[in-house]
Amino acid sequence: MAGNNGIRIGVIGGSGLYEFDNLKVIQRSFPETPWGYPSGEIVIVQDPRGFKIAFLARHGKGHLYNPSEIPSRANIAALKHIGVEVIIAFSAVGSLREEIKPKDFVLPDQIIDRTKGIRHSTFFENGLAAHVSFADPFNQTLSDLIYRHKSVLEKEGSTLHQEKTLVCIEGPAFSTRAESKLYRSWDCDVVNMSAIPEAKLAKELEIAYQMVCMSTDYDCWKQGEEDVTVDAVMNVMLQNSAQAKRLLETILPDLEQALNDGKFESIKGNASYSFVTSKESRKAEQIKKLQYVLPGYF
Ligand SMILES: CSC[C@H]1O[C@H](OP(=O)(O)O)[C@H](O)[C@@H]1O
Ligand SMILES: Nc1ncnc2[nH]cnc12
Repeated sequence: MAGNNGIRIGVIGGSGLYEFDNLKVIQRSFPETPWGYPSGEIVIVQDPRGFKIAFLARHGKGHLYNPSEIPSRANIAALKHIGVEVIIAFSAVGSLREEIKPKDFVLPDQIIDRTKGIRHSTFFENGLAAHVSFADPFNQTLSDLIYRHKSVLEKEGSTLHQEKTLVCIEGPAFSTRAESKLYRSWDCDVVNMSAIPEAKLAKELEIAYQMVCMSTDYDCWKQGEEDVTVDAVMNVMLQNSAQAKRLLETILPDLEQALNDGKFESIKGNASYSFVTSKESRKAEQIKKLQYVLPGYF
């Protein structure tokens, strides 16, 4: 499977969202990329109108990987290689705001990176230096498109919040109470462990990327609430995953139309302006790897 298969939409499922069983499975693959194997199989599903979506479970089947161990470069590279232009990435998050209640959904527009530099977070290294803009880590067109369908969630009693700030911690332990309060003082609204490096890598490969966060707990800042536990997260996710699937099904026709109307074309070519290494200094081995994800650039 490589490019031009008509698979333009990728969906990444997070904790508690390991498959999209409401759509018909038409193909499965486990491709080796120049950055190794993805977290699990890439499952191609088809919606009732015949539109194909590539689904990947971030933590693998059976939740194999801790956030720091996720092979994010292979995940994003594999999706890009088969032609994906847009990624909707689901994530279970802790809420740092009273008004973001468990079971609410959030479309963040900013990230504060509190990971510890131990995750591979770039495709550009080893003889090819490049710096993409990360001022806006998420895609506004995609966020607005999803937000237009907020009534699907409201019908079930959940609110969809937009323009919020996500703090991504290293984990795997949850935050201390002092950290949780610090993030609130920094105006962060939600916390997870998986936005970085996924969002950065998608940006490097010119993929329109939006995280759809599902609030599962109040972390540990809120008096009178239980401190977050895996049990609490998974319990809420069990109830929320049907909502996530419904939201995805609802936005698909609009998303297909937006792709056909060229609404995501403006980000194409962005990476080419970010290279700093002169053409003659670029290492052949690195160029070969990058041709897998950015064909036609070198
Ligand atoms: C299972 S609790 C912590 C775990 O949940 C979130 O995962 P994901 O973003 O993949 O839904 C969070 O980022 C942590 O990895
Ligand atoms: N409180 C929390 N902190 C980090 N990641 C989370 N995922 C779900 N809840 C979380």
